[in-house]
Amino acid sequence: MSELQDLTALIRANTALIVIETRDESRVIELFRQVLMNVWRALYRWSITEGLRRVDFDRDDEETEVAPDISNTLQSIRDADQRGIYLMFDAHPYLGYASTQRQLREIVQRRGCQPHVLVLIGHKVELPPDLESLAVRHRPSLPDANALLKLVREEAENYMREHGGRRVESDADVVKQIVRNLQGLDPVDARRIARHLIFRDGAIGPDDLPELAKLKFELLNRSGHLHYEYDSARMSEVAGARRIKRWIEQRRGVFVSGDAPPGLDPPKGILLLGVQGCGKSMIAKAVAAGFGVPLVRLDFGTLYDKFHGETEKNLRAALSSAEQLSPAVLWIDEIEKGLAGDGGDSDGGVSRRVLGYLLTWMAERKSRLFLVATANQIEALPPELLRKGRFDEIFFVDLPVAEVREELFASHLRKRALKPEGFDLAGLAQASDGFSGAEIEQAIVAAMYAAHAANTPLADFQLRAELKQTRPLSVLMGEQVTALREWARGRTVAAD
Ligand SMILES: Nc1ncnc2c1ncn2[C@@H]1O[C@H](COP(=O)(O)OP(=O)(O)OP(=O)(O)O)[C@@H](O)[C@H]1O
Repeated sequence: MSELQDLTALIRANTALIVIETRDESRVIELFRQVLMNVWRALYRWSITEGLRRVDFDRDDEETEVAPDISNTLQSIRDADQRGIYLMFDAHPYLGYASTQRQLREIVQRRGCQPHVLVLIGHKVELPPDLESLAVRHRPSLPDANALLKLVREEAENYMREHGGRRVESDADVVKQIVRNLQGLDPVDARRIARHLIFRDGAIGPDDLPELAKLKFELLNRSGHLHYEYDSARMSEVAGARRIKRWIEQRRGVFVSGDAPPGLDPPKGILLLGVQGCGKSMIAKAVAAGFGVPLVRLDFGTLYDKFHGETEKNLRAALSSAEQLSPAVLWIDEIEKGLAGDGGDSDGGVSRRVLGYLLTWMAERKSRLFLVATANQIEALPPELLRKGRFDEIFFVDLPVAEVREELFASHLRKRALKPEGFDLAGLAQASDGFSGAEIEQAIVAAMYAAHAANTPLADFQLRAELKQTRPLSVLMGEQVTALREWARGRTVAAD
């Protein structure tokens, strides 16, 4: 059913209270004017600044005699004989008083005669519970690709008009991607973003895509539980992890295009399990960069709320914001922290309900959101999460082998403008057995400081001295690391 048919059906069914969450006020008025072609009613709009005005299509904003305050307005609506549709813009903040609620309820439940229709419109309309139960929420339809393209073109024309006829340089592929990324936004927000992208430099080019991702994130992360990861990494910078790299590369085309070949499902997500400091976070960043989409991180820890039901509500809000950002990569860091492994009721069942919601969401979601979950501790991970089919694959990111440690030395030296050829990489790799990538990086940094303090160029012996002084985590927490590796064998796929 079209939106117009939907609204017409609601009015014909004598629905007396409708809620519409939108910022596009002029579109709502236009829609209701069209509804009047099917069902005749007087149409009014009200706002605290302008009061009540009649706005039927044959009249142009005719002022009424009623004082603009909500109580007078509701009184006059209640007493009006002629059936009307009343579009009430931003009225909900005034509905906190018991007397106003009563007035509104009397209009909605008007006995003995045909009811008026009250339509509460605002960006976010929250109603007291008894009014909510009387209301029908209508979701305005969002602009489709054609409407969005039209809107981008209009803003390009506006730019031209306001800049003495200067044309907007545009890259057709980028325009397509912009249109795809604006989907899911209401027309007011979509236009505001398109206008910003065009007006900031008079062009539509590849540098608009990260800006668009950032603006969309700021707009949609209303729950505040998601973090936009500005930091990026390239797969080529990750030492080792060859299987993950191949796995991602093979699925990149399908994810980017959104079209899975017959018989295949689009890639949905991976779990990276492994020893701390071996590059799991880096891989999450590199997956997003490789797919060419933004990376948003969800910290499970911040979702927890002591009030009943609030944690699940927070998770639902965060996942729904993340879906609206799609195509994107959603990184759930330290997923084990939000999910108790025993599945018991020690926390009032919160983690069990969170797990249940997360599993259902993972199974049912249709959006182009690729999930990368990372975890360090398996004891805390509930077995249901690890069952086949939950993630496309579970990778184990182990401590780097000698060959990968050489790669790590080379790439981190290069990153600091040092030439790897000047170092005994094989010897350093041997001396760093049991070190994680993060620990190798730290050893390089510490050795560089030692060299700087001694006023000498960095040399092998300084690196070796740092390695010797460091007790890596694999030694400090030897038992846990061994247990993790044993557990991973046979249950996960080695990342390298
Ligand atoms: N495989 C790797 N290749 C290149 N650099 C690495 C690698 N592993 C670790 N590093 C370096 O160590 C830093 C920390 O690693 P990262 O945060 O990705 O590890 P992690 O496995 O996510 O650790 P944690 O579980 O503690 O969050 C990285 O930013 C990177 O500089």
